[in-house]
Amino acid sequence: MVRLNFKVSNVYMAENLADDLDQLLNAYNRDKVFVLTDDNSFRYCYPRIAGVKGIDAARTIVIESGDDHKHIEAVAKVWKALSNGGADRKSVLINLGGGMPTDLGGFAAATFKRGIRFINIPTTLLSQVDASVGGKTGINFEGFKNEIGVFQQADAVLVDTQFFETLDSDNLVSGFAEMIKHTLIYTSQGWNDLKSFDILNPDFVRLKQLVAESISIKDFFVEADPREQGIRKALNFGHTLGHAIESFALKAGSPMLHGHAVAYGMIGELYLSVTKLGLPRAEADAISAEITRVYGHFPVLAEHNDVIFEWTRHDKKNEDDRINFSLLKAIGQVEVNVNCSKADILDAMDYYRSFNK
Ligand SMILES: NC(=O)c1ccc[n+]([C@@H]2O[C@H](COP(=O)([O-])OP(=O)(O)OC[C@H]3O[C@@H](n4cnc5c(N)ncnc54)[C@H](O)[C@@H]3O)[C@@H](O)[C@H]2O)c1
Ligand SMILES: O=C(O)C(=O)C[C@@H](O)[C@H](O)[C@H](O)COP(=O)(O)O
Ligand SMILES: [Zn+2]
Repeated sequence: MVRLNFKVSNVYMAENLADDLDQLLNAYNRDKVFVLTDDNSFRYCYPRIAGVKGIDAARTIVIESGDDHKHIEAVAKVWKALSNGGADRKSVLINLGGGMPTDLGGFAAATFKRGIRFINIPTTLLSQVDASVGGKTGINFEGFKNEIGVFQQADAVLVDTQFFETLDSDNLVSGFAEMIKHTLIYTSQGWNDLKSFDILNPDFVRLKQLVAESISIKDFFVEADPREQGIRKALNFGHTLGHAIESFALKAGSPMLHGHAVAYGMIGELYLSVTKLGLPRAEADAISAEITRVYGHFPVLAEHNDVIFEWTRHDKKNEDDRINFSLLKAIGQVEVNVNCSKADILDAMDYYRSFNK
């Protein structure tokens, strides 16, 4: 395995998953190893690590898949399994799956006996480039995304793009949205490269390189500000409206993948970048058209404006009842804590709707 040269996140690109995991676990002063999966990662991904010394089927914890199961009851199931299995401070939890199990498992590990170590083995594109790295752990609560959680870095993150062999196209496309976000906040050249990559018909060799580059961008912001006091908020570009649309869709009974919600949120926030920070309108239009080509359009009617606005009022970046966005001054130049009024936000939703073609 190859260790990426980061200070805060301990990320390895796998060369032979089972051998690499064996090597990682051997280096630990540890006792029991527990593995958390969801239904799908148990079926498709667990067999690839089942034979590793120290991995024992009896200590595998399987939760239901999907973001609607990223809740406190599932955390309680993990805590119970750790407790019944005799986990102690020398135990290690391996979170094997997408961002749902890595967020939830990280939170369960960080809180069990005030914290045991955990290793993330991310199995979706989204979790490899984003969710498994950087230490944000947590669960949804009362419909609000990641409302409960703690910052706790994984002890190690082991990335293997071979997991994409069983991942469906929708989930690849979802993860690609966070890669788009990373390039837009960091580098105009990166955006030029990424927009010519066809995620609907991917070249997996090239994708592996892009994954490593995208993780590096995430790490750049995490390292600068691990607990999101300032510049890390850049990683939330697209998320104020994105999380509002995601929560709205879930409540309306049409749950959507997180990356799709972020893609739609980026369209609205590109518009706010134009009106608040002077991003050229032609650039916002071109990026929004490209996003719409890949992600289609999820309808949010004008009559739902107030509901969307209400969700944005719960965003974690808000302060003193002001709604703060992370927006673009230019492609590759991000500004955080940009305050937007209700009228600004409703205009952004009108712009979002104008892409419903
Ligand atoms: N902590 C962070 O910094 C951060 C960053 C971005 C997103 N997130 C969170 O991550 C979650 C989204 O992550 P996600 O998109 O990975 O979703 P996910 O974990 O729900 O996985 C998506 C689907 O793919 C399945 N799956 C996973 N790996 C597979 C594989 N290799 N083959 C076949 N199926 C597989 C899962 O079972 C699930 O059905 C959201 O909860 C989001 O809020 C967190
Ligand atoms: O790592 C970060 O910081 C991010 O904001 C990454 C986001 O892609 C991710 O969706 C994160 O979970 C959002 O966090 P939240 O604090 O807005 O809940
Ligand atoms: Zn996200």
